This record gives sequence, structure tokens and C-alpha cells, in this order.
Amino acid sequence: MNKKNRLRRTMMFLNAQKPTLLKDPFIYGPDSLIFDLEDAVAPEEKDAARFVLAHALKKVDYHNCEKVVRINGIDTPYWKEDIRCAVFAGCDSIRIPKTESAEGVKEVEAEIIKAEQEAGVELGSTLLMAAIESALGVLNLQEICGASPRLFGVALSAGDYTKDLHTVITGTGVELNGARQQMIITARAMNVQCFDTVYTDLDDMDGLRKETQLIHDMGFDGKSIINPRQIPIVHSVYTPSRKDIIFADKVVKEIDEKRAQGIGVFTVDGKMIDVAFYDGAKRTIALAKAAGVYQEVEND
Ligand SMILES: CC(=O)SCCNC(=O)CCNC(=O)[C@H](O)C(C)(C)COP(=O)(O)OP(=O)(O)OC[C@H]1O[C@@H](n2cnc3c(N)ncnc32)[C@H](O)[C@@H]1OP(=O)(O)O
Ligand SMILES: O=C([O-])CC(=O)C(=O)O
Ligand SMILES: [Mg+2]
Repeated sequence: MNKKNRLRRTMMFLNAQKPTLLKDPFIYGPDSLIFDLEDAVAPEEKDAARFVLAHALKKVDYHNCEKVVRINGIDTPYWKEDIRCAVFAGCDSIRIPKTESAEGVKEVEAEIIKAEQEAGVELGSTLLMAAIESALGVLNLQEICGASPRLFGVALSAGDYTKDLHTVITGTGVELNGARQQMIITARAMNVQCFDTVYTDLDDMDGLRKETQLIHDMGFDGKSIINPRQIPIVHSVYTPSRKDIIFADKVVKEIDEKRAQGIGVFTVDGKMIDVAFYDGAKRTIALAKAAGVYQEVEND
């Protein structure tokens, strides 16, 4: 998997102004960290948060975690300075909140290019993702997905999205599933990743598991999260099981062998298999390798 398509089962938000959170969040093992300069930081604290974040990004080794910075919206006075801070300090990606148009993504990209040039950072190395937080954002999703070659994915943001829809997060998904369905279809058609929103009830792990299973089965690549206690649950849903890996290996092997014998359709463990299942099995194996669990099964 390359940098754009890397494993992103969990993208964990943390308040960029809190040194206690910034110093060692990699120990919990999320795939990505989202350092938030937007809604977790009060307006009068934006400068202080940037200062703390820049220091952390320069000094802390975040190991394998992707370093994403959520900047403030492009309708605020803060976002350009957020980008400068993030790029100069060495972030991997920028998350644009409240994205509503391709023009918005292009504006952010232009500012990133300026910062990369000034900072002497490799041009094009800072990736982008867009959070969709309004009905207009959902309607303009296709142009947003195609707005920049840096854009690796889109994420639903339910807090602001439900506000725009004049509803609330109900826990049933009824208010979110229309957007989710449109997002995954568009993201796949445009070849970018797709992420679900945060689950805000930290005491309801059963609810988190059900929601994660739902978005996994819809095709999403992963989920934004807000707390380390949510990581094992999301990873357990997203990491292929031993049974999945063994079956995927068999499917790939059998399709290769049967194809050589001129056989198109056959069964594996009682299930009908043909070439349509090849890419899915390959994806399971790639996911298992990226999650570090493939080797264990292979070595048995
Ligand atoms: C709608 C939106 O815009 S969402 C995006 C913006 N929101 C955020 O960034 C919030 C991120 N999350 C948090 O700040 C916190 O998890 C809170 C405030 C929700 C809850 O905090 P707590 O009650 O302290 O959680 P909890 O008791 O589970 O914390 C356990 C440990 O995990 C740490 N921790 C909690 N959340 C995080 C996090 N997001 N990142 C890193 N570490 C964290 C705590 O510091 C604590 O560490 P310690 O044991 O060394 O003291
Ligand atoms: O991206 C998220 O899930 C968090 C967020 O900003 C929102 O819910 O409005
Ligand atoms: Mg939001």
C-alpha cells in the first residue's frame, strides 16, 4: 500500500493544544492521528495550540502513525496560518473541515504549495482529506473527490452534518445512512478512501461495535475516533480474521490454478467462486499484511 492508500482503520482526533495528549498517543496504536486545531480549540487559544503542535510534530517520534492536522475552516481567519504551521512542522496530511466545493479544496491546495515551497518540503508530499459536514458537501462530493491529486479520502462528520439537516445524532443511523451510501459510492467511483464519523458515546462500546460493523459492511475504509478505548473495537472489526485470511488465500490460489486449467467457476469450502471474487480476496490479504496479521497465519 502506498502513502495515499495506506491503512486507515482508525483516525484518532486529539486536541492539538494539550501536551499530555500530544506526547505519546502512538502507544495506543491508531493508524492515523488527527491533531485538531478546529473545534477542540477555543478561538482565543488558536495561536497557543499552533505553537504547541509545531513543537510536538518536530520533536515527537509518532512511529507508524500518520500525522494529520485538522485546520480551521476556510471561512475563518485561522486556516492559512494552520497550514503554514503544519507543513513547516512536518505533518503528513491536512484535513479540511466543512468542505463544500472543489474550489475550497483547490484554495487549500494552493496554500499548501506555498508553504511547501517556503519550508523546502518536497512539493506534493503533503496529502489532503476532506470532511463532509453539510448537505451541500454531500451534493458536491464528486467534484470534491476529484479536486486534487493529493486528496486521499473523504470523511463524514456527523455533528455538523446533523445540525445542517435540522436533526441530531440518534444512534440508529437513520439520519446518516443516506449520506453514508452516497459517500461510499462516490468515493469508490473516484478512487479515494472513505471514512465514517466519530462515535461520541464513550460508554457505549456495544453501540460503537455495531456502528463500525455497519460502516465496514457498507465498504468504508475506517472511522474517525475520539478516544484510545475505541481503537481495539474498530480494529477488531477491520482486521481480517484468521478464517478470512485462510479463505482468501485459498480463493486466490484456486482461481489461479483453475484459470490455468480453463475452469471459470467452481466451489471453495462449499461457496461458488469465479473471477469476480479475485480482487476482494487479494484486498483481504493486503489488509491482513498491512495490519500485521498475515504473517502469523502464513507461519502456522
Ligand atoms: C465533533 C468533533 O469535532 S470531534 C473532534 C474534536 N474532539 C476531540 O479532539 C476530542 C478528543 N478526545 C478527547 O479529548 C478525550 O478522549 C475526551 C475529552 C473526550 C475524554 O477524555 P477522558 O475522560 O480523559 O478519557 P479517558 O478517561 O478514556 O482517557 C484515558 C487515557 O487516554 C488519554 N486520551 C483520551 N483521549 C485521547 C485522545 N483523543 N488522544 C490521545 N490520548 C487520549 C487520556 O489522556 C488518558 O490518559 P492517561 O491514562 O495517561 O491519563
Ligand atoms: O469529523 C467528525 O466526525 C467530527 C466532526 O467534526 C463532526 O462530527 O462535526
Ligand atoms: Mg465538525
